[in-house]
Amino acid sequence: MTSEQASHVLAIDQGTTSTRAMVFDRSGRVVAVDQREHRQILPRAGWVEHDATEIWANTRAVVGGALAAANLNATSIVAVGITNQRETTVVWDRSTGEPVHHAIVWQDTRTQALCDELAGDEGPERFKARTGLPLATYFAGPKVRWILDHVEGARERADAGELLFGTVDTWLLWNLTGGAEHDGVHVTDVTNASRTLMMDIRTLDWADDVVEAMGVPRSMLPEIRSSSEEYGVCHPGILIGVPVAGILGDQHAATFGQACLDVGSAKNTYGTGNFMLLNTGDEIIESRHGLLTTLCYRLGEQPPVYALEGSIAVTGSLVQWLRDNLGLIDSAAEVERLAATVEDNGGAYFVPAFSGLFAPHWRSDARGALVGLTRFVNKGHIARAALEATAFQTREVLDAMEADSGVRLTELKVDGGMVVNETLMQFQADLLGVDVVRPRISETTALGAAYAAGLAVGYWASTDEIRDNWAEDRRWSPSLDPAERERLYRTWKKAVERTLDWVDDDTR
Ligand SMILES: Nc1ncnc2c1ncn2[C@@H]1O[C@H](COP(=O)(O)OP(=O)(O)O)[C@@H](O)[C@H]1O
Ligand SMILES: O=P(O)(O)OC[C@H](O)CO
Repeated sequence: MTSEQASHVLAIDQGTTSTRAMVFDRSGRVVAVDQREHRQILPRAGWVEHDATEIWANTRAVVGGALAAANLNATSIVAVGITNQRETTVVWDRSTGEPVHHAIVWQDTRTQALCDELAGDEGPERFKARTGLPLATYFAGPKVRWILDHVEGARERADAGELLFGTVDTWLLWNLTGGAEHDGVHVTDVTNASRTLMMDIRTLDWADDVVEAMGVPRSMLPEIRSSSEEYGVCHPGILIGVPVAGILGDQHAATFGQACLDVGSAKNTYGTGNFMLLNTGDEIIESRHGLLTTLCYRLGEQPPVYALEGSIAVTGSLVQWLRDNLGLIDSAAEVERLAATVEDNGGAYFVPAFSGLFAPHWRSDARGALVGLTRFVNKGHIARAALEATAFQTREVLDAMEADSGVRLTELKVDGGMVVNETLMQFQADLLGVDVVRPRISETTALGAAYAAGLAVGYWASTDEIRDNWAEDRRWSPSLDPAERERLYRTWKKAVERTLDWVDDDTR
């Protein structure tokens, strides 16, 4: 198939709450989309699982739906790109394709004791210089180990070479390229591998000693490749014959889709959680302020591009929590109307440390708190405090990023489900003291994966086309008095202090 015959690129965006398939044309425009939510399985406090089989079924369904909506078939698709929720861990049997356990999701905190044990005397930074990451429940390695330790017979089957591990990209690629029946391709890309706590960020290969310490057999691990190359061809089903040619973890894909291709450019994605990535080029910056060192992307044989990342576990999911757990609003969009019923937060601060605190704190002993309450506070203030929590957490991450990199951001590119919220975006600009800029094509995650795939097969000639396709939609500029901005931020920091040291033997 050549790019003359084929006219479009398809991206699969497998996220925490849903799976989307999107068809793009050469200008980066979304031609068609289909989306399906999957079950959030919450067996007990702190545990979050997905059914990987359901995710694969949803992927097939949305690919079919998007192609039908675009009135296209496989012969019109030049390449497929995959982008995915990162860290979420699947272990399956290579001869049946059956997962041995539900996928353990990135938000899941069940591996806390294991992480403490692995940290030992050296502490949570034990593998940081090698992998770029602190030992934390967030990452995939400890999740694999948990499955091997807790699923009956899994350790023996893994040692016998019967089980495979993959993050969701690998699970989907293996199934798309033939699965158990046709020897699916068992590969991941550098960005996803950089979230396992098992990849050496310099050699871009598995760090044997770390893998061994993690207690994971090497035979389970996928081969690590670049983010943009032909990994294999779709075997059975509706995409038959189409090459899968791009893989990027979702936050890396959004960075690429936002055309953050120059050193010092950054984006912040506002979804279930928030993830800010700063392109640091060929420089591997070891954070001293609570950020992660990660791969930004690697295009084929070109040198890898690195990034600093600030990951925040709970932002948009706090809005969902107001809706689903408190019934305060009927839809996520309603939070803005409710917040607009008050002038400010009324003194209330909401620190959503539901999974502990991620960047820049990395405190698994923290739990959520709503502080500053008086009889004056009403539900409007709580809605406002919930929105402000996203902006305050982002300020913490931006401060850390500037301190680590020496880069002073002059504007921040934003994307994700929350950036339709004007109140939040204005407050964000106020609190950061820099412009916040939203692109015209807001589906940057899927777009980034499409670009990676399209570049590999020559559909797009170079990254210059990515730059040319990026266009500004809306800009928010700071208008808050700087003294007031700092007062609010100081108070937020006080609220964060109140959430620490909560988990102990009495509250575990
Ligand atoms: N108008 C809104 N105001 C605030 N938050 C919103 C709004 N609309 C959606 N959200 C939040 O955005 C998140 C969904 O964003 P999305 O980028 O689709 O997430 P993900 O890719 O993580 O599944 C949800 O957590 C939802 O609560
Ligand atoms: O699926 P999202 O958009 O919530 O992203 C999840 C992140 O990749 C977790 O690291």
